[in-house]
Amino acid sequence: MGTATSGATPPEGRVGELARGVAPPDGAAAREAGERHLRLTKPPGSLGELEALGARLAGMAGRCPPPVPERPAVLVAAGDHGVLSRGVSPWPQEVTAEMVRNFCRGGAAVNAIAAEVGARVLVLDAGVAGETEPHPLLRRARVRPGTADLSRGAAMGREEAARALLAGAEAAGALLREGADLLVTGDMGIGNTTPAACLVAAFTGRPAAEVTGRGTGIDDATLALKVRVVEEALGLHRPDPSDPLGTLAALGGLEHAALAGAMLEGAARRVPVVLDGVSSCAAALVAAALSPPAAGYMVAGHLSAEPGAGAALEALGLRPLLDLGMRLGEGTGGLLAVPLVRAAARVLSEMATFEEAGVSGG
Ligand SMILES: Cc1cc2ncn([C@H]3O[C@H](COP(=O)(O)O)[C@@H](O)[C@H]3O)c2cc1C
Ligand SMILES: O=C(O)c1cccnc1
Repeated sequence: MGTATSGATPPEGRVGELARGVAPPDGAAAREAGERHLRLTKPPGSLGELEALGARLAGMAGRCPPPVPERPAVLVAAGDHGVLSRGVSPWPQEVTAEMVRNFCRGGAAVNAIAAEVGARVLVLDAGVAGETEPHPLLRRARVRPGTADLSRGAAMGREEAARALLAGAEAAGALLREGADLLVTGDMGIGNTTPAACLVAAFTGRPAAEVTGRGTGIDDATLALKVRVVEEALGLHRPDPSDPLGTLAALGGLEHAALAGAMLEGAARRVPVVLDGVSSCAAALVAAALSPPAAGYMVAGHLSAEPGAGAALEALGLRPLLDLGMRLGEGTGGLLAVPLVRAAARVLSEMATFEEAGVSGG
């Protein structure tokens, strides 16, 4: 269980071990939660989506009532993207490293929202092009200084994709060892909504135009170019979704790889993983392709305005908890869903049954 760290096994083999370490959620515990919900002092079904979430949490934990997550953590994986040279984002590459510094100093949106929900922040440099400086909030595991341009060749090598994935799993494993009981995934990487769109198109089979969006807020002409770039990349690589690592290497980003690894690690340890925006959702498709039961541990925190996010969540069979028109990433939308996850678990452990409360009619 947990991170596959057997030294002699090559990275791709360790990814396979990690993926095989994910057991499906416990159906009996989930059913028990569904039955318990009927005995709690409320009309049946009146807590709506919270009831389904509570049952899912029981299945993930393998017990009913499920534990209430007390120590959430957000992992913000960062990487840069060669495809930025095609003009798919108006922001310069330097912003990725600059924002990593901002995360470490506590000045970003993710820091403010993490503080609000009481979450620990850990930043992972999975492949930032610029220099990142050592900091207690930063793990430096740069596999390469940004990807190559995915519209002209593979974004990265297969082994690099595996190593970035394992770096994410190791970062998540460290968080869990240090007490985290709920993981939120976040991303930082200028240009990363382009590889995210490529991954979503590759794994869902949807056309580029349906899953490519405005990212940080591009104009119509740039959006048309971005759709063309995604189409070109799909035409060049002809990705095979039954080869998730190959698809990731051809079209993804180092932060997407790392987040997929973090998701597998969380799932292997039966911990809920709350997804954020389009990059998290794209990484979730990779994780679920590597290990279908891993989707059972994912919670869709919110619906990003970026269209690829909704397409990915639909393919994963996940309904987002929030829809606030957010499109930032960093883990912000996922973090906002943490109180809902806690409430879904707490209801199952703290509400009285009709019998206990002496309320009639249950
Ligand atoms: C200052 C700043 C902070 C951010 N925090 C997250 N993103 C988000 O925007 C980027 C993706 O959008 P695109 O593909 O259009 O470049 C990623 O870095 C993502 O995390 C940011 C973007 C900027 C500019
Ligand atoms: O969905 C997201 O998280 C997102 C959307 C646009 C830009 N950056 C991130």
